[in-house]
Amino acid sequence: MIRPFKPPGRKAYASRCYRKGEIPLNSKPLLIRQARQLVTLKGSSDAPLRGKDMEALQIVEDGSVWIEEGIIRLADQDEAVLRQVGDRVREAEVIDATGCLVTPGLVDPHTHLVFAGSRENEFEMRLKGSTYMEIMNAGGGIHATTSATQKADRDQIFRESRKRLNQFVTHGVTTVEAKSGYGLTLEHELKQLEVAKELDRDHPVDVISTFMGAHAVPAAYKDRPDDFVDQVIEEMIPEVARRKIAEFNDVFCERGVFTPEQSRRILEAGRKHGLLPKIHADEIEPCGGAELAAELGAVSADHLLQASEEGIQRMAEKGVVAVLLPGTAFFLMAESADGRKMVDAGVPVALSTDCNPGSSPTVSLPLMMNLGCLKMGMTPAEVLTASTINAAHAIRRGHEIGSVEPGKKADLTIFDVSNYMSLQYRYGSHHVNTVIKNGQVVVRNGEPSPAVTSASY
Ligand SMILES: N=CN[C@@H](CCC(=O)O)C(=O)O
Ligand SMILES: [Zn+2]
Repeated sequence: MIRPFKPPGRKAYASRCYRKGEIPLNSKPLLIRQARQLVTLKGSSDAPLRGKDMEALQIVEDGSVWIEEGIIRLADQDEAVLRQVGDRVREAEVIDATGCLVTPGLVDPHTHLVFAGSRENEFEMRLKGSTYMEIMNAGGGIHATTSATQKADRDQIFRESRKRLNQFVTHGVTTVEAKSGYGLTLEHELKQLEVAKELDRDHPVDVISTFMGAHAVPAAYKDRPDDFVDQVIEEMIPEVARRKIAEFNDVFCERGVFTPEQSRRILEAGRKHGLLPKIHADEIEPCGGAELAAELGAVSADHLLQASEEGIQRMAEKGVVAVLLPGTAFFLMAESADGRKMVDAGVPVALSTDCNPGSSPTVSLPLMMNLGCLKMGMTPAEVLTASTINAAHAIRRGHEIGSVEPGKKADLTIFDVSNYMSLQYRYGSHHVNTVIKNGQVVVRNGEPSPAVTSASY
């Protein structure tokens, strides 16, 4: 039975033991003990790591973490933690991490989480020779998902998207960014963003919202795209900002979609309204997207398969995070972005799934790390940095997540491997054993807990 969508704030948590951000009154401290390797990445909260520093994982052997009220209080060698905790150890729930790898909870800084439907038919078309852009220009691609998402009610979109969020957390992900962009009208863009907000409230995983009204030019505006750009600027951005329903503003800057000039207008308009710029840049063809990101001081430029040398250099100078999406290149059967070159050039690099129904229908950030090594020449240490602290900086959350340090949110992932290199070496397998979000165990023995599986609806 489909239950009606309830707007935020009402009864939504009746079936949950706690609201997001609230700690149950009887909550015990949590002690994770004796990890073979505890990857802390400490000291990286102020700025993303670059160049050689991307390999500085700050590993503690025989590491333990003491958590109270959802916050990391101590992260050190087991002996040192036990000494400081003293008799209080008896109060704690203890998780034995002997032989395991403990990392910061993984962060996915680029997803199109909220949508309805799927596009496996297009996958088959591409396998038979059609290209991604041909399908889109013929009315499929982003347009097909827009039409499915416009037709779907909030409840359906919520349920489909929540399932994906459950899969994300079982893959070790504790925070995701989520873009709109399958609405393409004010009404339907707001619908997507409201569902994202509701998912954030309802689900243990944090969902950080990005407005992406400029994801495609709707068919009705095919011959007058500037009119649509005006609509995004004059109608959508001010209302999205007024409702405080997104933090970032993104645009698909690509030949046949939005030009660099249109993208600049949209991103500058967003900034005037407090929405921080992000950009889908140089994905299919080089078009100066990386240069534009640097010029605007964007928080991140994403994709970058075709970024120019000059663009990479300028991004390094401005500290724009490159969010690389190796799954998209893999799924579109294209050459990956040159992650190695970007790291060596001093660009702070992050990794993401780009989870979406067309170019990357996956939720596996661990697989993206594998591809980061195998297809982009990054090292196991670099891909871990790229999926934790640098990913956190790509969504302006470096101060609260992405490393294991006292004072940060207790978001951690425990992998059933003994060291960080093994996580990449044993590629394509599921190694997540336990996930802790805000100090609560949300995945145990690889299985999601009731807080994850029991939707409030
Ligand atoms: N390139 C633009 N947007 C998405 C794909 C969206 C879709 O195909 O539905 C991306 O980041 O790959
Ligand atoms: Zn995208």
